[in-house]
Amino acid sequence: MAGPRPVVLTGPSGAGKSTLLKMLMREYEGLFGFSVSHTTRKPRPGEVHGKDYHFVTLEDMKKGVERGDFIEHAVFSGNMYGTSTAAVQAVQANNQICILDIDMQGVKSIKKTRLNPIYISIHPPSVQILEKRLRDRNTESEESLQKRLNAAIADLEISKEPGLFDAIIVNDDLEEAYTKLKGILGEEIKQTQSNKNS
Ligand SMILES: Nc1ncnc2c1ncn2[C@@H]1O[C@H](COP(=O)(O)OP(=O)(O)OP(=O)(O)O)[C@@H](O)[C@H]1O
Ligand SMILES: Nc1nc2c(ncn2[C@@H]2O[C@H](COP(=O)(O)O)[C@@H](O)[C@H]2O)c(=O)[nH]1
Repeated sequence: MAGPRPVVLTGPSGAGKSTLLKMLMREYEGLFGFSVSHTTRKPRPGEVHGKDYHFVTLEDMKKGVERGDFIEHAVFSGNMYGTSTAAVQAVQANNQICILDIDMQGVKSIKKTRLNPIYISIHPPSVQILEKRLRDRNTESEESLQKRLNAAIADLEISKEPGLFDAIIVNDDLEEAYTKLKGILGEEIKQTQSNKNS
């Protein structure tokens, strides 16, 4: 796939991936494009079909997987999620930096492809703070929250694997985390800006 190098943002649910990627997309309008994943989970209030996710039935998701529509897919907290080839191509066709917000299973799958993204993991300062952020976000049932915390503990352990990520950012102070993220992506941002202007 041609175009600027994509960026994979991963990390526990509630670590702040969406918050940070929305900041990037706001500051660098038109430079980044979000890879809109498919999911079988129900939309949250305010989420828009086709913008935040393609919200689909389990049956349709499974059909898509069978057709080979997805470059990766995973079950997370009882729902299916997946990145379609079309979602990434739609961003790359605009010469934008494609941002994928995916879980650790997705990272492992993407590593087996030729996508060659920059891998960044966003970590919470602690599991206790993560739990508080997830509870305060008020989007999860108690069951979903516990599944997400269990996945977080396992994924934070896996994150210790040397070389898995290009960078790990601890999202304690949001502005500091954002500054670090921009620093890591600085070269890619500069290159894409100059290509757009030439
Ligand atoms: N540095 C921070 N300090 C305090 N609260 C934060 C910080 N970063 C994000 N938050 C808040 O924590 C909550 C979780 O953030 P966000 O939804 O961005 O996480 P996420 O990693 O995208 O989660 P998910 O994987 O479930 O989509 C949100 O309510 C957000 O406003
Ligand atoms: N492997 C994939 N993981 C994905 C994808 N889209 C989102 N996600 C991850 O799922 C969890 C939960 O997301 P939420 O929106 O229900 O809170 C989170 O870690 C996302 O990063 C995907 O296409 N593939």
